[in-house]
Amino acid sequence: MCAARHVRAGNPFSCVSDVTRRRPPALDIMELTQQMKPAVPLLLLTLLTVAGQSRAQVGTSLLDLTNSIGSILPGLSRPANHSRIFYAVMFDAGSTGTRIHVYTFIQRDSEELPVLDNEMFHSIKPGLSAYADSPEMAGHTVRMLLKVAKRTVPRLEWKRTPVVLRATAGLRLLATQKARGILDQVQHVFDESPFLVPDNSVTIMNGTNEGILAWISVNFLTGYLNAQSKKTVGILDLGGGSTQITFLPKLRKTIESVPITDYFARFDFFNSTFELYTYSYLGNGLMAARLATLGALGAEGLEWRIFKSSCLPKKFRDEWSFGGITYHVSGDPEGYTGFKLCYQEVLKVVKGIIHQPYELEGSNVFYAFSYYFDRAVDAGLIDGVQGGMLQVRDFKMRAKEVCNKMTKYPPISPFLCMDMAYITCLLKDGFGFKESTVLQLTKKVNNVEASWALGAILDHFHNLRIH
Ligand SMILES: Nc1ccn([C@@H]2O[C@H](COP(=O)(O)OP(=O)(O)O)[C@@H](O)[C@H]2O)c(=O)n1
Repeated sequence: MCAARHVRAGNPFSCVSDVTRRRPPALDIMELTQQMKPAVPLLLLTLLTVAGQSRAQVGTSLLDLTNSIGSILPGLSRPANHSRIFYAVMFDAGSTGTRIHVYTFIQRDSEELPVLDNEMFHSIKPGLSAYADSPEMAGHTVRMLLKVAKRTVPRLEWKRTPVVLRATAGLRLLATQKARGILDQVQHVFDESPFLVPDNSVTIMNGTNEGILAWISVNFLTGYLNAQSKKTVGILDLGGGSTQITFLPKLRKTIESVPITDYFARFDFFNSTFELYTYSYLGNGLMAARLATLGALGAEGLEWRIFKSSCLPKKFRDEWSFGGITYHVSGDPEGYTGFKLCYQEVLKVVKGIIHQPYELEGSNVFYAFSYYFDRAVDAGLIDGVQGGMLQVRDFKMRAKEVCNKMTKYPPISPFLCMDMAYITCLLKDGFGFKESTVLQLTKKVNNVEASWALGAILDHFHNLRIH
């Protein structure tokens, strides 16, 4: 029987009522979360500038963007105060959930610059990859979320409002045919919707773009992409299936010391070209790492098997699902548990896989979000609304505490020891952060989700030519 406590603990994966493989999970309306952002106008296009640009250059860039938006959205609405409002809808089809971001932009009259007025955000679990064998359910998920767009965007604007969906690790990890089936269903739902459906509106995004676009979102929202700022921040994104690291290197040696050129990406951003260190590790997201730690990766056809780990409480035994597959998992009743043993297990998922950039320390500040944030909240390290600063050693200390006192934690979250140990290992032995490195744990910046979605909409309106 599905344990409600797991749902309350924010862990939908440990809660499945039967063992049927690839049974399409029911769409749980209660999982639909809504976050209406207060209309605190955010400087949007005023921030769309880069370090070193003059104000004159900035003006030109902004006009460029305004023109390109105007060409996509002809005849924007014009309220009484002569402001023009326009909307854009971005779907994030992640491995653990599907989210809709409805952005409202304001283009003030003549000289004034457009601003991002607010973001409407909803999410539904599970992710679309759970519907590999019932793609019509993927279409249904998107149809449900589109209702949010219909409620947010005035009817008269629907046909001018672009809808775009980008899928990440969940669909990347699926067989091509299955992923295609899901994308086709989504495309069908878009096509029959009243919104503007641009070319390539439904695609799987590559990992490089995921990292770059998240970097753009966070640096844009924090104001670091404005003309005065000489500084940028790095991003650490821990998804369910993949994890991304992206930052602007300052030392030539960082560029020279990578094994292959895939670790760098260039893009144009309003008259400047940025070259970032970026990499997406498919299979190193938190849920995929759980699978690998349990030895359950590629366990197709082994549904009868019980996957054990010393990272789980000894007496724990349950079913756990990821990507539409349900696994039997348990602690090791005869064996030992504890931080040291668990760390050895998670180290295997990281060792020899994650590249350590030459330059990580120094002036690079990193914003860490998604599961870094969620699990830090679950572990009581930060406040779920405020977020906060943590040292890498804070993850390690809490991992030790959780793993060595498992009887205290299992009712709340049986995977907390494994997750905290993995996050510690990924940061320390993976990327090579020092224990004293301070990370900024963030869910939202200026009330907008810290995610690649905003960067992706900017890319949609103004091709950043990421390569
Ligand atoms: N807008 C978003 C998107 C994802 N997330 C978090 O990101 C984590 C998983 O990301 P994901 O399902 O997109 O995973 P990937 O497909 O990127 O690997 C979960 O902890 C989500 O709650 C978030 O907090 N806000």
